[in-house]
Amino acid sequence: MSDDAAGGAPAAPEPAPIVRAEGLTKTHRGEGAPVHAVRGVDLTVRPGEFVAVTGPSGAGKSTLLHLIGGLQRPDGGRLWIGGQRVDTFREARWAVLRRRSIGVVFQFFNLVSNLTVADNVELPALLAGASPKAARDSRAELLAELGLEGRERAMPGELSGGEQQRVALARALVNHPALLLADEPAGSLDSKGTREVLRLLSRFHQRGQTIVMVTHDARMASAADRVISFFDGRIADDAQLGGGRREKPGGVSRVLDLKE
Ligand SMILES: Nc1ncnc2c1ncn2[C@@H]1O[C@H](COP(=O)(O)OP(=O)(O)OP(=O)(O)O)[C@@H](O)[C@H]1O
Repeated sequence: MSDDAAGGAPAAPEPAPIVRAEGLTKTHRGEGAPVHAVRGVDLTVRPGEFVAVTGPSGAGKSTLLHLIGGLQRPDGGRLWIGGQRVDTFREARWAVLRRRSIGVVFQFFNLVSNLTVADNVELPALLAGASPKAARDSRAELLAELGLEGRERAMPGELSGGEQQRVALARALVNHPALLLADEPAGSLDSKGTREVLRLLSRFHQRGQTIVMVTHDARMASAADRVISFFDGRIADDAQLGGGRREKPGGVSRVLDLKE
């Protein structure tokens, strides 16, 4: 009997997962023997989750993250972002999707070295169609939030590693992406920088940001609410770290609103 027939309120529909992968496969084919980096991965990430992907070097963690962000193409399997099938997308459609809905931070920040901090953060907003004023306002808000007020006119090379990673975070978050992907975001930082990145990721997560983070660092992983152990291209373990799933309306509606 349904809830309705029983007289109770109908169950709320499950929000679409932010990420859903089925049988995702990627083999790198270079000079030598092919490397089966991702071997048939099934994965669902729900709105508001903070998922850490850990595992030994070469396990395929970064490749998996790159597939989810459309930075590499799978050879097989299917992938949905916010309910939309994306593994068939060509680069131009991926670029639009990433701009609007997926923020990415890398170990080595990847800031544009000849643009100021302010321009690095505003650029993705402008590319996504924000007005110059809206881009400036979002940039100012984020830089203040990330403790970078007063550094707007600095060039990336004048900043510490920790500061550069905070600018990279601001750039990744400026379009309020439904999904934040982070590949070893503290991998090149000292312990102070690591703590800072961890604190900021946790804060954004508390506000509903969905995050998938690749990390070697057990302390980083322990900030997540779900830890996936990746081994030899497959998910070896998938553990919830208590606290359950968190859902915040912003993340859900944003991802369901994906339009091109
Ligand atoms: N572009 C590429 N061409 C060829 N082989 C690749 C390429 N990218 C990754 N690989 C290989 O695929 C395997 C998985 O690499 P990947 O970087 O995804 O692993 P990882 O778990 O993230 O490792 P690490 O923690 O060391 O970064 C490794 O054997 C790696 O050498």
